[in-house]
Order: sequence, then structure tokens, then C-alpha cells
Amino acid sequence: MSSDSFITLRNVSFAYNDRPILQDVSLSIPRGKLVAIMGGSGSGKTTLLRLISGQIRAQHGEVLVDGRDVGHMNNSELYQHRRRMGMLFQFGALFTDLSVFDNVAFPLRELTRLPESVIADLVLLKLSAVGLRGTERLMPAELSGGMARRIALARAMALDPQLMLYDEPFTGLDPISLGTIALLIKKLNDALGTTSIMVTHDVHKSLDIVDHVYFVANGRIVAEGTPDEVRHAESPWLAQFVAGEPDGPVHFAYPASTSLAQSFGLREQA
Ligand SMILES: Nc1ncnc2c1ncn2[C@@H]1O[C@H](COP(=O)(O)OP(=O)(O)OP(=O)(O)O)[C@@H](O)[C@H]1O
Repeated sequence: MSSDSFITLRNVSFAYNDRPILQDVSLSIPRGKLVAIMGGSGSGKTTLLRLISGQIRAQHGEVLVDGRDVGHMNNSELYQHRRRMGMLFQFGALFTDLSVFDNVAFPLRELTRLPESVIADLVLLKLSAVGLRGTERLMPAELSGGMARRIALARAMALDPQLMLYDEPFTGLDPISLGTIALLIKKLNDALGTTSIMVTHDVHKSLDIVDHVYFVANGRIVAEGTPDEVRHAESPWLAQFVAGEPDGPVHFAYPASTSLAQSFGLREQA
């Protein structure tokens, strides 16, 4: 990938206590690109995002964001780092006791000293960008799931982050809302020049919008490529993933150490 890397992971290994989660992961994401991270459940995708946001630190290797090593930031550097970052996590929880306006205004009021008149203009701009100008007086309970996710996106984008992290942004959405969120993620990424990383299980929708895909399995990057390369990949592993087959190189059943018969204390048939 391009040498103008905004995010670089070099030989990163991470363990929770003694349990290795990521092993020797290296990747490089150019500025302004939208990248998907896919892989089976528990493979370490969210852990990757948490390393990049600085919530956890790698035991080995480097996590560089815009040339700065996140693993060695002190508290005030981490605070600055997070200010430049927007996050949209599963279900993008809005504050239920705040109106749409106050939800989007929240990061602006918390993290800047802008006067209320400027905040009001910015909130309207962000709501307009997600196609929901006119909803500012509504409460979250009055929104559909798709609208709530778009408001959460407007809130995550309120400070024009250089880096956006999405963790399963499509979860629980109907197909139309999912398509709308996917297009907005792409549109906002391109319009603002943001660098974005999206952890997702939705292979088909993501292949439509991302620039590059990384596949994680057992804590390692096992494949990567452009959407076209992924669609035409011959690897059985990728084919299983893209087609959503329950069984293949990635097994449906957990590899139990005893057979079912043994577990029930029965004699095995020859
Ligand atoms: N705080 C924690 N302490 C200990 N183990 C953890 C912790 N957080 C996650 N894990 C474990 O680390 C592994 C990787 O978790 P992670 O959330 O990164 O996976 P994932 O690929 O995002 O999975 P999913 O797609 O199911 O969300 C899992 O086995 C999980 O149980």
C-alpha cells in the first residue's frame, strides 16, 4: 500500500494476561482510506481497534497513528489522540435523556470552547450531512433504529475526526438502513478526508465501499486485498468467508478433545 501511511502496526502482539490474542500483526493504512477488518468471532478484530484507540497497549511491536506511537503516549497525549478520533460502536448508543440536537452537540460542548451559536450551526451541518436535518428536537425513543445510527454517526463526526473507528456499524439494521449507513460512511470518509477502519461481518456491503480488506484469524492477518481481489480470490478460506458458508476450512464445530460418544460415557462404534 502507499507510503503515506496514517496507521501503521509493526509486529504487534497482544495478550490478555497470558492468553495471546494478536500475534505479530503488521499492517499499513494510507491517509484518507476506508479499510475493513473481517474475521471470525473472537479472532481479535475489536482488540485491534482498541490498540489503535489507545485503550490497551501492545506488549510487543508498535502502533503508530500519524507517526505517533500510541503505545507510549502519556495521558495528555492520549487525550489529544482521542480528540482527533471518532468512534461508532455497535448500536451507537445515544444518550436517551438528551434530544437529537444535544446528542450531536455533546462532543462539541465537552471538548471545545465554541460558543453555542457556532455549535448550533455545526450540529445542523452534521445532521444535514446524514440527511436528518429537522430531527433536532426529537428524543432518541422517537427515532427508528436506522435514524438513531445516523444520528450516532453525526455525533461521532461532530469534531471532523482525522480517524474514524467503526465496530460493527451495521449490526441490527434492516437492509435499507444498512445501505444508507454504508453509503454515508463512504461519503463522509471521502468528503472529510478521514482515515477509517471498520470492523464488520457484512462482507458484501463492505466490499462495495471499502478500499482494502484485512482478514484476521486466530490473532493473525491471514489475507488482505482490494475488494476486487477478495471477490476473485481462489483461497478456499476466503471463498468460505465471502460466500458465508457455515463449514469449510473454518470449521463449524469447535474442535472438542473428546467425541460425543465419549462425552456421554458411551462406547464408540467401530
Ligand atoms: N477484557 C478482556 N479480557 C480478557 N479477554 C478478552 C477481553 N476482551 C476480549 N477478550 C478475548 O479476546 C479475544 C478477542 O476478542 P475481540 O473482541 O478482539 O474479538 P472480535 O474478533 O472482535 O470478535 P467478535 O467478532 O465476536 O466481536 C476473545 O476471545 C475475547 O474473549
